[in-house]
Amino acid sequence: MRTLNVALGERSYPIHIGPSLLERADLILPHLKTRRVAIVTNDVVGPLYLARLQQALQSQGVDVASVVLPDGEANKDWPTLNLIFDALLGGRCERSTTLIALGGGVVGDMGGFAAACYQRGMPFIQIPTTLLAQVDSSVGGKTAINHPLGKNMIGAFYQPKLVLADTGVLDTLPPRELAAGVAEVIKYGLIRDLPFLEWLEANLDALLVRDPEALAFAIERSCANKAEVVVADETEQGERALLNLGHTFGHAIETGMGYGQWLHGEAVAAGTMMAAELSRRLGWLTDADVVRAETLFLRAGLPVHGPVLGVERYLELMSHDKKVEAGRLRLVLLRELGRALMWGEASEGDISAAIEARCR
Ligand SMILES: NC(=O)c1ccc[n+]([C@@H]2O[C@H](COP(=O)([O-])OP(=O)(O)OC[C@H]3O[C@@H](n4cnc5c(N)ncnc54)[C@H](O)[C@@H]3O)[C@@H](O)[C@H]2O)c1
Ligand SMILES: O=C(O)C(=O)C[C@@H](O)[C@H](O)[C@H](O)COP(=O)(O)O
Ligand SMILES: [Zn+2]
Repeated sequence: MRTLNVALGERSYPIHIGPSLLERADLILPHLKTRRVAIVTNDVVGPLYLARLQQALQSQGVDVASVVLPDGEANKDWPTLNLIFDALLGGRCERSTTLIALGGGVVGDMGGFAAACYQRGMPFIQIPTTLLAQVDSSVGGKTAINHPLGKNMIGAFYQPKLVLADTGVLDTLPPRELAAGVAEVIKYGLIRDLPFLEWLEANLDALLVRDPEALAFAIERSCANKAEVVVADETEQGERALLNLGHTFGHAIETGMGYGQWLHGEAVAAGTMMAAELSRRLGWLTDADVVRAETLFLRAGLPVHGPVLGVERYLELMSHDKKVEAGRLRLVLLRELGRALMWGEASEGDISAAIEARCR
């Protein structure tokens, strides 16, 4: 097992990464306030893993309630969030009960948001079951639901008490979902970790066939990168926004296509290529740099072009981005491979041209 620490003072928490952690109630117990938990999962992950976690906890005398949500990004919304509150209230959960989110990023984001709101805040634990959730969404405390006008528009910063990433559960993850997680892994290399990007170029095939060592290394390195950024800028006043590479374009794709049509990681891959193309137009990336990024995404089976929504529609959707300040679009771009920056000076013409060049 590998362990990292997210050092946020009294809100610090460990991230444990390794096989067979679902059964490790001993890792969970020290983080419970009382011996009561409410597990939030969905109708895909629940049948696979809920019983294992439930039994491990019950065998240690923990009282376990659970709620099984309908699967999918299209359900990351108010009505589904309310199902969590209904279950918490119906089950007489207390403020001291710990909510455990068992699932991918959708369950983690919604479970975390419910925990932030329920009785104004109950403790919560992330047990991420997708690669994307293990490398990104379970760490850092961004929680949210979507709105028809934009991704993650209603939410809160709310840190978990513990992240338990059982790498064994990735065995059942569909290949398309694994690839979506790889998009966020590549992101860390592009924004701040060139040696990791080089490692990915050498080891991507091992990662895609789920070699346990490659997976554990990629998860640990991704979480280490994310934890460093979160510790430096927990509520995204500055540096944390760099974790948004490709997301302004990507969120426009997800919202514009209808939530769930494009996976988040797929939209991030195509969006990152739009950001790379704009960076090339600004003279920061070379043609060869763009090809390097594109090659990695293509090898992972990820899209490197967005859908044809029309440039005007992209710009309209992007105008809702959370990084917009005083009406000005600010984008995360690449000054070079391994170094991202926030840029608010790109002209609409250049942004439009980059989108156009990367739509198909
Ligand atoms: N909070 C953050 O910092 C952050 C970061 C990145 C992404 N996100 C959010 O995360 C979401 C995407 O997360 P995701 O890619 O995990 O999608 P997801 O949660 O929809 O999971 C993908 C699919 O895999 C299924 N699944 C999960 N674990 C499985 C397993 N072990 N075996 C088989 N199937 C399994 C799910 O039920 C779902 O059908 C988006 O809503 C995105 O906005 C949040
Ligand atoms: O943790 C962050 O900060 C990120 O930006 C991680 C992203 O991968 C993630 O998709 C996040 O939810 C996007 O944030 P948002 O603030 O643009 O919704
Ligand atoms: Zn993301």
